[in-house]
Amino acid sequence: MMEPIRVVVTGAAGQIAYSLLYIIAKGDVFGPDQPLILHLLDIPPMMGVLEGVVMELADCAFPLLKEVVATAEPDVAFKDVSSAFLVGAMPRKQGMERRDLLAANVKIFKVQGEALDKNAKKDVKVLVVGNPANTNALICSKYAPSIPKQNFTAMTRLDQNRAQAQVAAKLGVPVADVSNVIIWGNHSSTQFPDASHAFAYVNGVKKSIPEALKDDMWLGNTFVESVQKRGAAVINARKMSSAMSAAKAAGDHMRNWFQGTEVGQFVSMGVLSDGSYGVPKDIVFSFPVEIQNKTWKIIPNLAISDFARKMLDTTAKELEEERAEALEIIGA
Ligand SMILES: NC(=O)C1=CN([C@@H]2O[C@H](COP(=O)(O)OP(=O)(O)OC[C@H]3O[C@@H](n4cnc5c(N)ncnc54)[C@H](O)[C@@H]3O)[C@@H](O)[C@H]2O)C=CC1
Ligand SMILES: O=C([O-])CC(=O)C(=O)O
Repeated sequence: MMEPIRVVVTGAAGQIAYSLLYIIAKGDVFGPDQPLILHLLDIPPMMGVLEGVVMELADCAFPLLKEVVATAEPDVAFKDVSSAFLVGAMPRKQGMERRDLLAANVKIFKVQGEALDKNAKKDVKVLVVGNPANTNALICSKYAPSIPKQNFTAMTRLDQNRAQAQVAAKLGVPVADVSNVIIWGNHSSTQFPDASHAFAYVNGVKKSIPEALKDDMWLGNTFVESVQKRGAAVINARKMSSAMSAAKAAGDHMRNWFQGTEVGQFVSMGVLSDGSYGVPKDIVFSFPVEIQNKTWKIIPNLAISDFARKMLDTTAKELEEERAEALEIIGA
């Protein structure tokens, strides 16, 4: 039997966590043989609700779940964790951009960065889900200097999954037959969903997406805009932001990080820019990556069209502006 690993989920009494905890505890993220100790963090007024979540986790009788620690203390929540899902933050409401959440949320990620630095394993893998996710991840890593910068990532996997689903629907093929759609940049309405390097199996034949679709107008306009605005469309319909799909995406992101990607498969993750593709350094920017031995690597040498260049520059500029705002808010 493998030794249990400690996994923390913040915002554990909230709506994303309600779906995510099930996915993790069932073994879909860390594998069917990996026992787990779940650490659940929320704020003091939510401890009653969290108690109910703890009861339900017990009632699920998950064989892999060895222990649950529910707390409002970051030092307890982050103690010895190998994986951290930072979900706890205010969600946006109808009519807001995710960036409007900076003032409310960025301070949370400073405190949690400090708590990770002090308590977590030094190889902890951190996924920031709380919005604005890219800039929150940047701030979190700044306050955890003893943990390598590569261990902090932001979630754009939901955008990737949305984009993959939309391309599959347009082509009329199963979603699993579409691969390597890329999300570049910010998890915001400036992100660039890019299917120019993606491919699909159509009637058993592997084809590039532009070749299979033969509709560059759709790929450069409707597709880009509908992925950029999908989160807002869900909020308009549900009056609450995406939760089930966000939880699924968080599980996908961490599963690939721990268990690797398939040969030739790209996944998109917000990571600290190293200047690849002419993107400024010191912002958390979503790139296509491949993962082996729990280490991600940006896919190099993809062709960037003039259109793509403009889209990358626009989303990078927004991230630089968010960084300046965030640093001002936390007084750094
Ligand atoms: N990156 C992405 O693709 C997505 C990001 N999100 C973001 O995820 C975040 C969470 O969304 P939901 O679960 O729907 O919100 P929610 O409001 O249902 O739950 C958030 C939970 O976080 C808790 N919380 C607040 N401050 C905290 C702190 N300092 N420490 C620990 N817990 C804290 C709240 O008490 C609440 O229980 C939001 O910021 C939302 O915008 C949502 C969907 C997709
Ligand atoms: O749109 C929102 O505010 C929630 C979110 O990040 C998403 O659904 O992608």
